[in-house]
Amino acid sequence: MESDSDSDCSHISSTPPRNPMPPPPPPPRRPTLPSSHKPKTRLKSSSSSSKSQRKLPSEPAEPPPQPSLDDTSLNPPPLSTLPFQIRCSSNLHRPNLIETLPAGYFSKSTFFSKIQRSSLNFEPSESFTCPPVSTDRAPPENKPINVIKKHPNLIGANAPLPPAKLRKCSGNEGNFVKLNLNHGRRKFVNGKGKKKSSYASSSRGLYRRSKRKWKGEGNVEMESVCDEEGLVTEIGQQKPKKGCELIEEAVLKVQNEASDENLAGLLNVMYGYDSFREGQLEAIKMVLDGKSTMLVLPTGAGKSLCYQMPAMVFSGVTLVVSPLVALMIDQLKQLPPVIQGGLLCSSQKPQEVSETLRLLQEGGIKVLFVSPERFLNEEFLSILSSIPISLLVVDEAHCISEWSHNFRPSYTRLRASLLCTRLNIGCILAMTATATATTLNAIMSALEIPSTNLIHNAKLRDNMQLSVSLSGNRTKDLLKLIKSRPFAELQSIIIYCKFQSETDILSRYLCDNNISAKSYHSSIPSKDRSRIQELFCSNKIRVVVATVAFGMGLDKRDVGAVIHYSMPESLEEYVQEIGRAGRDGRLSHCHLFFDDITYFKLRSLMHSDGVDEYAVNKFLCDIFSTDMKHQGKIHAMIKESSSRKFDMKEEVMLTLLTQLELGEVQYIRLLPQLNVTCTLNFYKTSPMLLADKDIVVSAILKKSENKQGQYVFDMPTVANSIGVTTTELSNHLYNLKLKGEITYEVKDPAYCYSIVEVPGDFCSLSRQLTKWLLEVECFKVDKLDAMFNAAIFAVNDCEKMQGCHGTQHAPCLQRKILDYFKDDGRHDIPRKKEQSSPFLRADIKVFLQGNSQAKFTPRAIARIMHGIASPAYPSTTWSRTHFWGRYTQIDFQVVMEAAKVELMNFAGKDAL
Ligand SMILES: Nc1ncnc2c1ncn2[C@@H]1O[C@H](COP(=O)(O)OP(=O)(O)OP(=O)(O)O)[C@@H](O)[C@H]1O
Repeated sequence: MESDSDSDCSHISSTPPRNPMPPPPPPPRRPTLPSSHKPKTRLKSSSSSSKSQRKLPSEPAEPPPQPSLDDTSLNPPPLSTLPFQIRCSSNLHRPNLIETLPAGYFSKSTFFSKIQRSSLNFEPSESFTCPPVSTDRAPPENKPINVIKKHPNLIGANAPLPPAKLRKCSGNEGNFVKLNLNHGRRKFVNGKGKKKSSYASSSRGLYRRSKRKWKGEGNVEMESVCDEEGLVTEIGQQKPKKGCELIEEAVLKVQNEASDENLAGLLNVMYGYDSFREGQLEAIKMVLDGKSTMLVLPTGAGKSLCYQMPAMVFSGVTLVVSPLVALMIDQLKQLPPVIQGGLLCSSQKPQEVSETLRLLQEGGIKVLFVSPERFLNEEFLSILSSIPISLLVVDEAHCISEWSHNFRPSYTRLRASLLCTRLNIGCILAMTATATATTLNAIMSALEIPSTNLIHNAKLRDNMQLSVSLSGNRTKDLLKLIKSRPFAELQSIIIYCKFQSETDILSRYLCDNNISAKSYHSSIPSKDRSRIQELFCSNKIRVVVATVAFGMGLDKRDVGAVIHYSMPESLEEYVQEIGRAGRDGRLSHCHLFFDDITYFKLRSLMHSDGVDEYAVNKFLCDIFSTDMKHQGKIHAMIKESSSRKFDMKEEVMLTLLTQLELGEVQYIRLLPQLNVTCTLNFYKTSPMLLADKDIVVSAILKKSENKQGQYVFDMPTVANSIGVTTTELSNHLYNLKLKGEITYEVKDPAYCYSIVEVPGDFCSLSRQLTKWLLEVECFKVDKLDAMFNAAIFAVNDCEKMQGCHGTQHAPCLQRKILDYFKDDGRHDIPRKKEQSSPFLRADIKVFLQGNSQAKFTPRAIARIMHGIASPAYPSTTWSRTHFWGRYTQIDFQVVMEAAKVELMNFAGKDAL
């Protein structure tokens, strides 16, 4: 079996045998906001605000590798080489850090007008125009855009006219209105859509004035014009008002009273939208009232706005935790220009990090995006604890739960206990698009969100036509599908595959058939990936053939179709991926191909994270092998070699380490990940002289090996010898490098930790951990089965009573999805796998005889029989055996049992 599937970061977690069925959320607790953080808002009961506290979710998926040290990222472009800088300019005014602002504060301090996102020099990728809703998606030249149909959950249904000040005026001048808040660095485009230049001429002639209507005070329709100075002239009034002044006023009104009317006013001046979408107003009001909130809205429903608006109103900082650097960059780019954003991630240089932290402390950042791994960093935590944080947003909150399809061990760090006590955060907004009831419970329990504070709209958009077919030849069927109506007429299509190799083969095949296509997966260099995404967004490529790595944060509104060439691993992933179609509200088409062979392959892969008790035991012995006097010191576990040694994926090791830290007993404290082996050269000053003045250099000389003039040392060893943290050591080395004293290189990424307590009983701890890991493994298999069952039901059992016809199964699939989110598909009958095979044991026996030189465990043999590579048994070596993947149709546990028996027989024979 191919082993190049892109990780979806969904690996086993270890949050303890904590609670396989997490407890219900605690009783409602009104979070206490420190008075200095809480906005003075009075909530006015609204007639329109929905009080519904529904109960189900739907959500997004996500990708890839971990190139950076403390952030799992989709190999984002190195920040220093990004086409824009993701920090605010340093000459920003200190934003409103105090609760009560003097009247006219904004005007006096010209906070808004002085906002210079000059260093945020990028072209907004987002289009600010929302086309009207149409049920058809014909080529634009053929069809006028008509509003034909509206539905409650229609993304873009309430598509507004672009607002005067903040939105695109039209066509080519698109960006200027947005950028004219970013005084100083405008990028303008000429008539052909090409950039004219930065700081292009300020000649008025270049910019068309945009006209729009909006409701002014007293609901009087007013007309405005905006020009390149960002002025909004209210016709009939004497003095023109700047857009930022309008926003100031709107913010002050909301601070004074968070009524529906005032919030709608702010929405209008900030975004140009006429109305809130379902769930938005309710969420914003809850947050403004200081209530921690769980928000479940479909993909593309506008969740970001639910923290952006409060961020404008709150006096303190809004912290947004996001799982991927690529996603953070995207969200930062999409912040309205009046909000100063910042980002902290591990691919930044130390000076970029300290500059961002400095700005944060000075109040120059209003919304800060961080990765969950940041919370490992003591320096960061202590800085955070000294600044007022009004709101913590947990984006993709399902990553907290090991029962979700996309668990991230580092998200388990985001627990109310840490956030409230250590960082004094009173209000949390958790957001996701897909979460089952179990996952929701886990999130709300971890973040202590009362069950009454759940806003839940799991309904799928009904502008998506869902079709499904069982395919005997997916490649042929795919081409046929793409060449037939309606797909033949669609401009933008995403095709999802499971394996990287599939995306390459398929995109070439489509190109050979005159369909412009590119493949996209996490092994493609990040620069090329960005380019492909750009080309797709600008309609220069019609089809992207991608793994799960494509799409998170993609806000291309006019994707006409999403085709699943490979079945997704869960209904969550399916919902997430089809959610990328039709974000403009127009009819879109989502087709799912499925077949038994792919299903069996995927089912095998669900076991690739599994571990045995003995391996967990070995792992624990290694962690705590250091003697007690090393408690409190920094220890490192090099990822690659340890992964091979324990035959455990790196993510699984991290899961176990996180569990050892955050489980019932804290055995270790995780520290930021690090490249631990350093090779250093001295340049300016001689090493001995430098060592006299520099304690770090002196320690390096003592603890390093001299290899042909180069000093090679272990970072934790040096840090321990002088009692500094590895971050401090890294920063010191970086400074010496800047001064021209040294050059150095680091390698061997490692997990770092210090020991808090050595477990008394290794055996029972490893038993407990293994049992829990096994439960998570089974849960993943169940998720895949639920996906397959839904597809099978549509094709075989749907009675086509409620609108299903031909391959079109939107009604029945929607029902299946909603049921699944309600109860995790527990009523689904698991797919029966063939029980055993008469040849299985005989084949295992032959395999063992043929590989008598190697050591195996039952799991290792079962993996080979299922064609699953593992760190100690890579596919490069083991896929050569003709037993590789031969038994994918036999249940994994059955193969493991057979392997156990044969291994015992084999060992017995050896012993004789
Ligand atoms: N009230 C509104 N009226 C019209 N458009 C809106 C409204 N709220 C948000 N939008 C637009 O909807 C689009 C999607 O918003 P956003 O990216 O916040 O969605 P999301 O829920 O975070 O999606 P995902 O789950 O895929 O990340 C954006 O282009 C945004 O400007």
